[in-house]
Amino acid sequence: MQALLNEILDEVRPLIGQGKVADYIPALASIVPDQLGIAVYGNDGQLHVAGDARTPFSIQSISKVFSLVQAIGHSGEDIWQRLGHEPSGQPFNSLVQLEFERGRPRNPFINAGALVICDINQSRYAAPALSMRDFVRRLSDNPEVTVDNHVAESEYQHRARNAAAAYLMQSFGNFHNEVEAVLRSYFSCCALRMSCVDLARAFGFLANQGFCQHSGEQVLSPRQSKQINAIMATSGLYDEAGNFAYRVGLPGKSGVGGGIVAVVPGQFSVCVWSPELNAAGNSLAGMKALELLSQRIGWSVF
Ligand SMILES: NC(=O)CC[C@H](N)C(=O)O
Repeated sequence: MQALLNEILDEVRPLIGQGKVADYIPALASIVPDQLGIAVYGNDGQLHVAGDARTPFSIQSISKVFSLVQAIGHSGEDIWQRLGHEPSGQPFNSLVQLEFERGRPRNPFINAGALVICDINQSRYAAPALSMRDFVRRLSDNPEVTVDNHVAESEYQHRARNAAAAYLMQSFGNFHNEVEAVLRSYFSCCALRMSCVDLARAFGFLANQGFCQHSGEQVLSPRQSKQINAIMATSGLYDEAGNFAYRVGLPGKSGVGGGIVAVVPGQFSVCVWSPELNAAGNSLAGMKALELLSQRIGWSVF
């Protein structure tokens, strides 16, 4: 595995320079673009890393999985009264479908859906941002995971689109808490800083029937963890979910910080990071690295 990871990073490194780092959040625009890392965390507890696997980065939309896991954990199937689990075929921040579908987001991994999930969590926790931080610290086995307040503030200053989605949902009666407070919670989840190692560990339970082996916690039931993997497989990469299924064939979740996490159920979780994105907002080199990994191990959920 170690040799394979080194080989994959060498193969994808030439792609750096062909993508573009996210700059619609100004605090993300200054990232050094030529960073590249990968970490694989096996169900046997073994960790394999290559490149910049221990450098923390902004997890952005990868946090939507953690928010969903929290919400399913305390509210179970009830959450589906507020949103769907169908792919959207739309960019992550699209508003068009939301108006047509009367304020009910297609799935929890587009921004509108994640905002509804944060609204559900806001009703549940006294300090939602802190509960999230502590949750991911446990899942990643790293008590040093923190929120980058500079990024969170920058997102809040440039919140127009996310605010528009939230207020639109409020107008349809699908938002229960004060919009600005939920936006703050949402941005603080997105602004968590974690490394490939942290994220591979934190997603381990999804490869392991809902059981997190380092914390000894049954985070979700086996059935619920299968359901999260299904939503990642159909909606984890926005309007590129089909392409990701075709090329990689694994449940995955990306973020505009350049991270992508993928799950090989029963075997391992993997996180790859390279900040330059393609037109759909997914890591360019990261996609390629996961494609090579699934090809070389000869395994996909399909
Ligand atoms: N796709 C992403 O990673 C988007 C997350 C980002 N925080 C936003 O709301 O726009």
